[in-house]
Amino acid sequence: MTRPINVTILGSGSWGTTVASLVSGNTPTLLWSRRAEVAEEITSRQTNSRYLGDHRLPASLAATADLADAVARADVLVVGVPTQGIRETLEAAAPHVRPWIPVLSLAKGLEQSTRMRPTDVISECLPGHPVGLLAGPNIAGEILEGKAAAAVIATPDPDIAASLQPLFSSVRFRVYTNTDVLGCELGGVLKNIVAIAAGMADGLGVGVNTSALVISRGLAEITRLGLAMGADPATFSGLTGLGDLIATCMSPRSRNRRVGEELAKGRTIEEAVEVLGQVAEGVKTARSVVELAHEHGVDVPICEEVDAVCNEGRTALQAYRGLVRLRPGSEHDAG
Ligand SMILES: NC(=O)C1=CN([C@@H]2O[C@H](COP(=O)(O)OP(=O)(O)OC[C@H]3O[C@@H](n4cnc5c(N)ncnc54)[C@H](O)[C@@H]3O)[C@@H](O)[C@H]2O)C=CC1
Ligand SMILES: O=C(CO)COP(=O)(O)O
Repeated sequence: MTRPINVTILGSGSWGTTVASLVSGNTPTLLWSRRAEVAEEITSRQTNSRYLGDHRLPASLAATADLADAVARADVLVVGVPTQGIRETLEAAAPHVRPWIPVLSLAKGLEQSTRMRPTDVISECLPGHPVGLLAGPNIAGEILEGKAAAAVIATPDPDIAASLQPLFSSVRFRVYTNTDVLGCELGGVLKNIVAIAAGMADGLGVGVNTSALVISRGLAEITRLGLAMGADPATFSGLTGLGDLIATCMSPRSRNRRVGEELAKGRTIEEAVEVLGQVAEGVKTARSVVELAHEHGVDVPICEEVDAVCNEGRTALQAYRGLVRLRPGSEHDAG
């Protein structure tokens, strides 16, 4: 008999814990938390009250604060810490990771200091490992409640994605595969910035037509930058592109959208992030995306307005007026 595959998930926030819950229904799963009291609460009381309220986690899910032990047991490693914490976490973990196990990212941001995507940071910290990601329209709270959803595992080697598929799948969580890691990752990164814009717009009381404008022109920006960087255009109409963009722009639970709503109430970006108390990757990623877009000669007016709000003190109303003033050209061109 072959032994089961051990999966370790790093990061016990809302998404890391949710993915760990899903995987624990299929195979032995260990969740690493940097806080010992969180690991203790998950193991002994089956709750993660800071991030998931009183939701009952599966009794089969074990947690630990011992990073070296957590990664040493892993046949598959899942990185669920926010983007800005990936390098620090993996540098500490690297000496204990077993050779050539696959590593999947859950993160949807760019590293601020390098503008690197999470999968590239992982490859730099863990050279030689097959690296991919799990992404899609996956608001953690809905998945915990058992509402149906779908995601994509993207790895360059389709056989690796196919071998990981059953570990993450359940009756209500359908997992597809894709080999376009760049496109799948960029979709998840960029939709967070558009969701801040969508939250600002809705917070200012715009109509559904305006929200649809933000989403569809946001998708045009994501697709333009993705194509310039070498992604497959078909990816952006799929789950990790349009799918995740719709979910994040529309869900009242989206942290990025909520940041936008708070900004529209007149809060500063610091206040909006403080009120949220959880990570909203778009806030720290907007500047990097704008810089990347300029480097590739790509026009990203929505991302530019969000960057100005996050980093230059522009208000939600000023950003809205800035976008309304844009002079439209052909729908398939810039702007
Ligand atoms: N929550 C969601 O619905 C989804 C989130 N994601 C992505 O998953 C990633 C993680 O997000 P969440 O779990 O939602 O965040 P969260 O804000 O709920 O939790 C973040 C967790 O990471 C830990 N952490 C923060 N900095 C750290 C560091 N430097 N080293 C180690 N641990 C650190 C925190 O203690 C906390 O446990 C993000 O990139 C997010 O965009 C992706 C899909 C869905
Ligand atoms: O990535 C997500 C949904 O797919 C979660 O979005 P937020 O980080 O905005 O909550």
